[in-house]
Amino acid sequence: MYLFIVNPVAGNGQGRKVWSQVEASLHQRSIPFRVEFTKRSGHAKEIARIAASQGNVSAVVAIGGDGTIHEVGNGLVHTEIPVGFIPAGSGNDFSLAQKVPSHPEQALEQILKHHVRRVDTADLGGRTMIGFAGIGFDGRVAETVNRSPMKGHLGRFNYIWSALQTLVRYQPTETTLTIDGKPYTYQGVWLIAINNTPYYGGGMKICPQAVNTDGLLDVCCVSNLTRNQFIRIFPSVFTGRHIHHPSITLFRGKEITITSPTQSIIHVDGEVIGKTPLSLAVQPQSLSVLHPWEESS
Ligand SMILES: Nc1ncnc2c1ncn2[C@@H]1O[C@H](COP(=O)(O)OP(=O)(O)OP(=O)(O)O)[C@@H](O)[C@H]1O
Repeated sequence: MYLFIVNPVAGNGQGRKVWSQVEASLHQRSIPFRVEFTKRSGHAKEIARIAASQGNVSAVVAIGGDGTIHEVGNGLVHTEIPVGFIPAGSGNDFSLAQKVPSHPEQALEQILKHHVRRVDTADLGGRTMIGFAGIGFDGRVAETVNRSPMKGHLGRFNYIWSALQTLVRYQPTETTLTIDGKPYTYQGVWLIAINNTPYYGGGMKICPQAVNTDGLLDVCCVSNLTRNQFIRIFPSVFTGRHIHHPSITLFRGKEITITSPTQSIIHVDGEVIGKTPLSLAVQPQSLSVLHPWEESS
């Protein structure tokens, strides 16, 4: 039996609307299901964890945005219960990377024809990163996005709007990345992104070559740019062409530590979790996800 975990407030109420379409479709097809609505932050993780321990669900489907996926993924990591996604948030970057259709009924269709694939996550010391993390400018943007009263109304444009607001004030800082034991120090670091999947920030292709089945984390470090240069290269992140700029350095590794003399804000899967220092270690093939059947066959 499928368990649907619905975040009714994701996408400023979009979660509830998407669920009513999915529910009608499930009834129409006579598919048995259970549904639980999240009541507070952290609740999706609790529901998923209990479902995994009881063993009476075959798959969990998260209806919400990246924050809901983060929580459900944290509840199911290191279990065999697969998770599927029906996007209803404002960013939906993980769904974008998994090529989940944005239309609820098409997304459901894909879930019903799924096969299961194990994907990598990363451990941050008790918390699990499912898709992506960001430090510095990105952390500040995530904070601005999550506080914005316009979040649910502007959708992806809210990330761009928040990025522009942050750009005016943000001060780049010295940062050291240690990748599998090797340290690299950069002056004037704007941001460091650590990704399992290419996208974050509502469709920005920050680590275009990231794959969540290779046992490695992709890292993109943006440093040594004036504010004007940063503004000029910013649009190229939507196509992934920013990686050719000399101020962009890419890394790949299994264990990553980030430190900075001035503390920088960190977000994980779009949720602000604190400030540097940060240590992550890849957890290869630690989460089962529902994938479209067509892709693998
Ligand atoms: N009933 C609830 N009331 C308030 N907050 C909730 C409730 N249920 C879940 N949440 C919280 O809502 C937050 C936002 O959820 P989510 O990230 O899925 O949507 P979004 O922010 O609209 O989408 P995205 O992250 O893709 O931009 C999460 O941090 C989650 O913990």
